[in-house]
Amino acid sequence: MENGFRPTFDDSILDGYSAPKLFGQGVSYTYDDVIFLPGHIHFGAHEVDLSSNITRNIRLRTPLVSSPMDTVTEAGMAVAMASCGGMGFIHYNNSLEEQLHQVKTAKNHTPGFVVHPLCMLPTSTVAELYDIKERKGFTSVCVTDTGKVGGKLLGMVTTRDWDFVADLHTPLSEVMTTDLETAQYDTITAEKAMQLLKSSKRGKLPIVNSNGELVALATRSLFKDHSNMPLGGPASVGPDGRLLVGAAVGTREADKERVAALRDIGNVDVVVLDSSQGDSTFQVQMVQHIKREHPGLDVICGNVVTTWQARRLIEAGADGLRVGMGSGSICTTQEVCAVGRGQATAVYHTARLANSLGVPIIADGGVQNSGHIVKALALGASAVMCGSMFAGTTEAPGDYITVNGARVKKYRGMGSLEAMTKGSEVRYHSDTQSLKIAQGVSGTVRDKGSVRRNVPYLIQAVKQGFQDLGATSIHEAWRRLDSGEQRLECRTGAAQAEGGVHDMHTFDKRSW
Ligand SMILES: NC(=O)C1=CN([C@@H]2O[C@H](COP(=O)(O)OP(=O)(O)OC[C@H]3O[C@@H](n4cnc5c(N)ncnc54)[C@H](O)[C@@H]3O)[C@@H](O)[C@H]2O)C=CC1
Ligand SMILES: O=c1[nH]c(=O)c2[nH+]cn([C@@H]3O[C@H](COP(=O)(O)O)[C@@H](O)[C@H]3O)c2[nH]1
Ligand SMILES: [K+]
Repeated sequence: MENGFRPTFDDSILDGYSAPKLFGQGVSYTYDDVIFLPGHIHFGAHEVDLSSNITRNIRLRTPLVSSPMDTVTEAGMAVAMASCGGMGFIHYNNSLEEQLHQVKTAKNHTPGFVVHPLCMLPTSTVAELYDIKERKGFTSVCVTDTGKVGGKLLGMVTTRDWDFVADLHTPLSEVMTTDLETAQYDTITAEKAMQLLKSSKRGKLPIVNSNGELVALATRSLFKDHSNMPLGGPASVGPDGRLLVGAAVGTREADKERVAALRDIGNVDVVVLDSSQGDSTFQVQMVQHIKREHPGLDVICGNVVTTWQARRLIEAGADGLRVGMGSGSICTTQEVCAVGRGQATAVYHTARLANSLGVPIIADGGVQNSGHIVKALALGASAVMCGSMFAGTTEAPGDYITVNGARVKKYRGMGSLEAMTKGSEVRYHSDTQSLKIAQGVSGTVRDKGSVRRNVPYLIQAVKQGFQDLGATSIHEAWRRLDSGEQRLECRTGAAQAEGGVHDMHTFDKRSW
């Protein structure tokens, strides 16, 4: 060549390593160990398309999903994630009835309305309102004859009804407002509800069915909140026109009944077989059972970190795989059991096999920032599953508490003693296993605000990462990786320190 440039990929003259070379050295790397060398930018970050399939049949605009953990995903989170174009997986550290209720609440949700309207009985007291205000920050409740959504609407209680009531034993029936403006469920839309709230100058609009039973609630403050959120795109919606919702299940006999109920009654869109080590006879038999009994239902298997595990589950019928063992922020599996894999290496190897067989993988656990999401996707993942990233948000289950002056919510591993004691005990304290060993910890994470605000910013940051890589889409990033065009290096500890903030006396690290 005249100019000395050889258009071949020769490791001796090019910067960095190709992915097969970097990941073929017998070293377990995780996201922070690896750095991508930049590519050529020929497009704007806004042109990056991150849409991808998380199973053979389910495609998301936003490749982010929330973990099936009892401090991360119940109906509120599933609705918020789907509203942002991602998806949530309802945990199963609960009874079938409770999980089904969460799935139904999310599936039946009308975007724009309150996910869980707070209801009380007419016999509940003002003292109980003080308790709710303290724990949840709410000052208004709907009063129904059952104390639940679905009961006959009797009245509403807002601050102005009870803030001067001195006797805390006063029942709500004595203070509630009964002269209510309501809307009919079959004719109302979120837009119409907002107009009604504007014109009536009221704060709340209960939505009832023809029997006068409470179905939903629209509030002025929620519409105001949503209009302040960054603009995203369309929500994740299934063929039924409802939000996409996933759920976790186990691999025991009783889980067959759970799957049937979640699918037939809850209309769940996808199930994930939730295990730290998915390469088991239990999981193979379960996925085969589900594919046989519920052929239209996609099944995500896992967790896996090797190609052999992935192969077995794909052959058994998996429509998607969840990848990661011990990488989670609350995980102690690698310490306790000595098995697992660095997450970048696990994603790269499993994705190479699974993608070649048309089965998407979800990189699960260990994500601390948008850069980790870029790395996971560019190394072969079709989506990223996060626990800690979404724990502590407004939509995560549980109440905020103050610890050492910080506003926090609980976050715990599903294999922590605390979570096992609550519900997953049957999985551990089984007939064959009498001593409980924790594979996770429980603790708290800071208040992170709303998922609806964080996800659009996270996605914008990921798009900027893809722009720097020179990849306009996830598939383009994979093509670059496979062809050797994408160069990578392993970072030393000093290089990692250099890549973070250093030499500052004080600084304020706000990402957006
Ligand atoms: N991704 C990760 O690194 C990890 C995740 N976790 C999370 O913790 C939770 C529990 O995970 P695991 O302990 O792996 O749950 P698991 O339900 O897969 O296993 C619990 C125990 O039950 C046994 N078991 C499962 N199906 C059975 C059947 N049909 N008959 C007899 N025994 C059966 C398993 O062999 C194991 O001993 C999950 O939510 C998981 O996601 C826990 C550890 C690591
Ligand atoms: O070793 C573990 N012990 C546990 O108790 C546990 N609970 C959850 N998980 C896994 O961690 C993922 C969430 O990880 P992040 O908080 O890092 O997003 C989740 O999505 C799970 O894969 C556990 N792993
Ligand atoms: K860990």
